[in-house]
Amino acid sequence: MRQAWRAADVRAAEKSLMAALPEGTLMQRAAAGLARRCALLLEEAGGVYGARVLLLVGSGDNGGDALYAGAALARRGAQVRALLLTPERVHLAGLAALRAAGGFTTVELPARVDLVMDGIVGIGGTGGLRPPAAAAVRRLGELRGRTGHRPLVVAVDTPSGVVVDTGDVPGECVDADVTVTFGCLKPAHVIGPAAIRCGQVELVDIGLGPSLVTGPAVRVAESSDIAAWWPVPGPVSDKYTRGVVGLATGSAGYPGAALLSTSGALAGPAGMVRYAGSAHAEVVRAHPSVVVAPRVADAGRVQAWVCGSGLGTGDAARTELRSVLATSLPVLLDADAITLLVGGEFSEHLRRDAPVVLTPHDGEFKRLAGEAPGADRAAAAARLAAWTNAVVLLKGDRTVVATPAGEIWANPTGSPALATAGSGDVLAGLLGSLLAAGLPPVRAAVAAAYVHGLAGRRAAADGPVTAPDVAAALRPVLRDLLK
Ligand SMILES: NC(=O)C1=CN([C@@H]2O[C@H](COP(=O)(O)OP(=O)(O)OC[C@H]3O[C@@H](n4cnc5c(N)ncnc54)[C@H](OP(=O)(O)O)[C@@H]3O)[C@@H](O)[C@H]2O)[C@@H](O)CC1
Ligand SMILES: Nc1ncnc2c1ncn2[C@@H]1O[C@H](COP(=O)(O)OP(=O)(O)O)[C@@H](O)[C@H]1O
Repeated sequence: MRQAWRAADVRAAEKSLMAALPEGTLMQRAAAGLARRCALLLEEAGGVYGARVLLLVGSGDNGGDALYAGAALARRGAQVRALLLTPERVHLAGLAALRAAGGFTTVELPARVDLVMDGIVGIGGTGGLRPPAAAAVRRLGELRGRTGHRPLVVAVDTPSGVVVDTGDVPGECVDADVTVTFGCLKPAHVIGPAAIRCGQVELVDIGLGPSLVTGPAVRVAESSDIAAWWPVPGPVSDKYTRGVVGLATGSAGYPGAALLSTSGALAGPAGMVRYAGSAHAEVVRAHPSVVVAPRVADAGRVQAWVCGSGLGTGDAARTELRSVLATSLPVLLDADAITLLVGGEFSEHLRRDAPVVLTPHDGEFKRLAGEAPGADRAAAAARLAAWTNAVVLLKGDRTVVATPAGEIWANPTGSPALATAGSGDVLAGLLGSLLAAGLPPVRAAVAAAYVHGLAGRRAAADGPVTAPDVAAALRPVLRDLLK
C-alpha cells in the first residue's frame, strides 16, 4: 500500500525533523535526489554533459530545490539556465550555488532545451498559478530539445498548478513526464486530474517517515495488496462456502445490464451467481452456470446482493430494492438503485447493520448528494459515505473509495477506455462477488476498482473497448495478478 499526506501534515513533520538537523539538510537531501533522477533521464536521452537544462524557479523552497539540483547538473557539465519568475524573491543560497557551479539566469525561454525542471511552486502553492508563472508554463510547448522533440519535464515535488491536497487542476498546469517528490506522496500524486499531470512519480527518501505522525489522507492499493486480499478457493471449499452473489439488475428496457453485471460477477471469487429479474431467460442462455429467478423473493439464499444496474426506477424496481435492503446481507447499490434513494423513501431501510456499498458516477452522486462532487472528489465521497453510512465508490478516472469513518482510497489503475456504456455494470457484478466471498466492503470496493481498471487497460490494448471486452479481460488480469 502507498500512502499520501496533506501539505499541512508534511510541513508539521518537516518542522519536527528539521529541529533535530543542521539547517538546510532536508533541502540538500531533496535536491540531491532530484539531481540524481534528472541526470539519469539525461543519460538515457544522450548524456548529461552539454545537455541544456532550464530551471523554472519560483519564490519559495521549491525553487531552492531546483536551483541546488541545477547546480549539481552544472557541475557535471550541463548547460543550466534558471528563469526566475520573481527575481526579487528567490532562494539566494540556491542561486549562489547555481552560479558557483557555472549556471546562469535567463529572462527568456531558450529555444533549445533538453530538460525542464519545474520549481515554480510545490506544497506551498495557493490558488491558480500567477500570471508570470502561468505564461511560462503555457510556452513550454514551444520548446524543442536536441532530438527535435519536446524537452523532458521534471516537476519538483508537485507539478506547478495542481491543488496539492485535492488533486484538482484549476487552471494552467505543468504536464510532467516525471515528478520527483520528497518524504512522502501527497494527494495530488494519486487523485483527480493532477495525478495525470504528474507522469511517473518518484519518491526521494529524506528521512521524513518517522515524523509523519498523522494518518495518511489517501491510500493507494498495490497489486500485492489485491493479491493478498483476493479470496481463493481452498481444498475444502464448495460453491456455497465460496459465497453466492445475487444480482437484482437489468430490466425489460435494459437486459444488457443484467448480462454485463453477471459477466462481472462470474469472474469474481464467489462460487455461485444467482440472477433475479426480468432478464432471467437471457441471462441463463448466455451464462448456463447462473441460477435464475424472476424476482428477488424467489431467488434463494445468497451472501450479498447487487441491485440497481439497469433496473429501472418504476414500482417493480422499488419492490426489488426494498427486498434486498430488508435482508441482513451486504448490499451494493448501483445506478437506478442510487436514483431510487433520492427523496428519502428508503431512508428507513438504509438504517441497517449490514454493510451498504454505493457506486455512483458523478451524475448519480449529484442526484443523491444534491451537489456535484466538485474539485475535492475525496472529500465529497467521504461526506456522502458519512451521510449514508455506506462505503462510497465514486467512479471516474482515479476512482475514489471512501468509508463512513473517512478512510479514503484512490484507484491507481484504469483507462479512459472504461468510459463506455455498461462497464460500470461489470464493476458492480465483480464487486458483489467479492462481497459475497466475505471481503470487507472497503477492500471489496478497492479491489474491484483495481482489477476492473486493469481489465480496461488490457482491453484497450486490443483496440476500441466495449463493456463485454472489459468483462472478458477480467480473467486474464486475475490470472496474472494472482499467480
Ligand atoms: N516539506 C518538506 O519536507 C520539504 C520541502 N522541500 C521543498 O520545499 C517546498 C515547499 O516550499 P515553500 O514552503 O517555500 O513553498 P513553495 O512550494 O516553494 O511555494 C511557496 C512560494 O510560491 C509562491 N506561490 C504560492 N502560490 C503560488 C502560485 N499559485 N503561483 C505562483 N507562485 C505561488 C509563494 O509566494 P507568496 O504567496 O509568498 O507571494 C511562495 O513564495 C516543497 O514543495 C519542496 O519542494 C524540500 O526542499 C525539503 C523537504
Ligand atoms: N475518463 C475515465 N477514465 C477512467 N475510467 C473511467 C473514465 N470514465 C469512466 N470511467 C470508469 O468507467 C466506468 C463507467 O461506469 P458507469 O458510468 O456506471 O457506466 P455504465 O452505467 O454505462 O455501466 C466506471 O468504472 C468509471 O470509473
